[in-house]
Amino acid sequence: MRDAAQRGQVGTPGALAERDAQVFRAGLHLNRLNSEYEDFLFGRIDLLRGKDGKKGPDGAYTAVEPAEGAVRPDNTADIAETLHIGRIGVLDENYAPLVIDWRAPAAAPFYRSTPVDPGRVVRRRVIRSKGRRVLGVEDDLMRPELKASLNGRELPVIGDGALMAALGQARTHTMRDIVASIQAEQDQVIRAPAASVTYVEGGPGTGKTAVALHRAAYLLYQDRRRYAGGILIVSPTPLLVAYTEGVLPSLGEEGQVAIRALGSLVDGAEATLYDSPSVARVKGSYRMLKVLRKAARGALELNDSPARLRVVAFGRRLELQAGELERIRRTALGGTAPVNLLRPRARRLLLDALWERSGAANRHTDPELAAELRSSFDEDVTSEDEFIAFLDAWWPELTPAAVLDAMADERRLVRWSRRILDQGEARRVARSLRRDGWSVHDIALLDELQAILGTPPRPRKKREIDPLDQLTGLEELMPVREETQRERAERLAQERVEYAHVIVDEAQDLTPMQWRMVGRRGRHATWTIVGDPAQSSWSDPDEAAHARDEALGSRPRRRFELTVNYRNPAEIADLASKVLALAMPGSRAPRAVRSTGVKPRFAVVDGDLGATVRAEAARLLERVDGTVGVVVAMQRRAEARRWLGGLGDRVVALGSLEAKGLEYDATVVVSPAEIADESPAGLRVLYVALTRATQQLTVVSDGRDEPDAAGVPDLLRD
Ligand SMILES: Nc1ncnc2c1ncn2[C@@H]1O[C@H](COP(=O)(O)OP(=O)(O)OP(=O)(O)O)[C@@H](O)[C@H]1O
Repeated sequence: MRDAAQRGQVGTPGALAERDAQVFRAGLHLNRLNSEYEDFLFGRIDLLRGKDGKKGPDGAYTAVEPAEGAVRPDNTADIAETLHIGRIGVLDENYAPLVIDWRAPAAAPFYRSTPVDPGRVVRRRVIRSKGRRVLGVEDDLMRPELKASLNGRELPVIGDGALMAALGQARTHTMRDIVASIQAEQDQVIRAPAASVTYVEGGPGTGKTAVALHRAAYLLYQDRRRYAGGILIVSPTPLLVAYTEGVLPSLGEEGQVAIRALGSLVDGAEATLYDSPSVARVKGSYRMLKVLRKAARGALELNDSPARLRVVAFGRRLELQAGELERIRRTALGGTAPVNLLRPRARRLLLDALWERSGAANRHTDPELAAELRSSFDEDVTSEDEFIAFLDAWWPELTPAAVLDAMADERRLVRWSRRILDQGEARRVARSLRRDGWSVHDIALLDELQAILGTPPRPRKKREIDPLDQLTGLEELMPVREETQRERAERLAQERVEYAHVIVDEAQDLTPMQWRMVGRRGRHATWTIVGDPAQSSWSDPDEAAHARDEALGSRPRRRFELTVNYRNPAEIADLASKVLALAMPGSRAPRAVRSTGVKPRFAVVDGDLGATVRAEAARLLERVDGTVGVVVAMQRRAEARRWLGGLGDRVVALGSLEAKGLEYDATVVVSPAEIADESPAGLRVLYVALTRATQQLTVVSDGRDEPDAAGVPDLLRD
């Protein structure tokens, strides 16, 4: 490569450019190979001879099914092909595949093959390594009945299977990729075509988040030109963003995908607060759309909007009174155009009214002369300082933040929301807007207001001319170049708001207003939506589904269901299913793949709630190697953090809504009844809380949980 880069002459200028491009590409590839990937090579499949001898672009045979006679009548067979699967593809000096990229078609049998439908795969091997050291090997036999040999020797089998090994590992505060053990039903979602909408439902722990992240990596592999920098993953909380952020870099896709929490989707505004369930219910609902439209128009009258306009034109004093101004404002606001873009229209209407008032309209019958007179009248008025100052005060350029601030006034909001919200609702919303900072639900309102208000075009700034440029004559060229660069910057900024593919995680939680916000970012996008209605914390799932359908438009949908719970052992999944039956009668819980033999523990508060929770958390810290999560009702978050002080950073306290999507080796769920009573969706939120543990669960109850003699709270009894 160095030799190629240093060669000064390679024939034509075209060849030189091509050489540069190739050296650049090779450099990128080398960089990726040199970066330390944990588990760079993680898989191997040993395959039977295929039906035909065709090879794909990655150099592997393409046949999915074995050739006739590949398995002999006495159930013996020879391994005809061995493929190694890794994070990125590597070819040998003859362009034969040394390592196949996990996303390449030839790698699909590694994920798709199952004992029920093995295809050509005999043995699937997962290799765990660190740097150059192999730490362990786990084999799965796809055809356990077969005696297969490789180069005349029997194929050895090691370990209990990769999936079980991966699931049993202790958890840290960041998610790991699952590239070595993706299961067949998950692989179907990851490799589904990008077009239109891919819709995935599955219960807790079925790998929806993991699948969504791997799908982003797969789409980048399929069409890098289209998707690099153009994929948005929307996550419900900053905690889940932080938890999942490392997965794509571990797959070699650093910085290509934007993962944003719902509270950080609007540039320049970051949610730091939560609303009470009753306020969240109002702010998230469609009803807010009407309220915001009214508020955006009403906010024009704030800031001591002037009550009359006085100007001097053609030597005469002209005046418009409050009533007239009000009529003009109403006419200007007619229709649904963005409020900030209506200012020129309002200005014209003001000038019309002043012109009328001046009586000059009847001075000329000749239309040309009349038009000339009118234009000099307009010029006269609009150059007057009074007129300019009046317009700025009477039709100010509004920002979304200013309108939300205006809504913080209770009397005003009651007026703007008449017949839409009841007075109690309006008061509570106004009060919540007086706090210092934005809530998650405010962010969607800010985004909606931006659409309602619009951004007026900015006048172009003149570039200062450098005297040196004038001397060299460069000034002739510079403005042109600068202009196109600026336009390009604006276009890029615009494109960044709209994405080519939008992935929505925990989609069941988006409120109607949040769907509108996310929809604006993917108007021309293809979509992947993953969620579980049984975990929805939104009180009106039908309203949210309607908003989702509106955001997606008429795009056709491809539906998938994930049915296996990889997170919870059966003992925990069984307990959680009791709450599922109450929260969503008739819905099916996913099947847990493993069992630990450790039953959930029930502790009853004896006196001090905090002391009991702390003791239970400390007990679990001794029993698991990884993390412990303590889930409490939202209002107890601060208190719970104090309870756990000094126990170290393996343990965290979480509000029920913050637990979404996260997992811990062990969890303490504090007062199921309190969590269930918190909001109309409380039972579904409790279902989320109970399904976070990978090893052990302790439920702490107090009086309101009505525990029985064994400490089992009422909500968790049969
Ligand atoms: N094929 C797999 N191999 C190894 N681990 C897996 C596999 N699929 C899922 N997991 C693990 O199972 C756990 C649950 O996955 P994930 O968080 O993606 O589930 P989810 O469906 O999003 O859950 P929830 O709805 O509760 O948020 C994670 O630890 C994930 O790494």
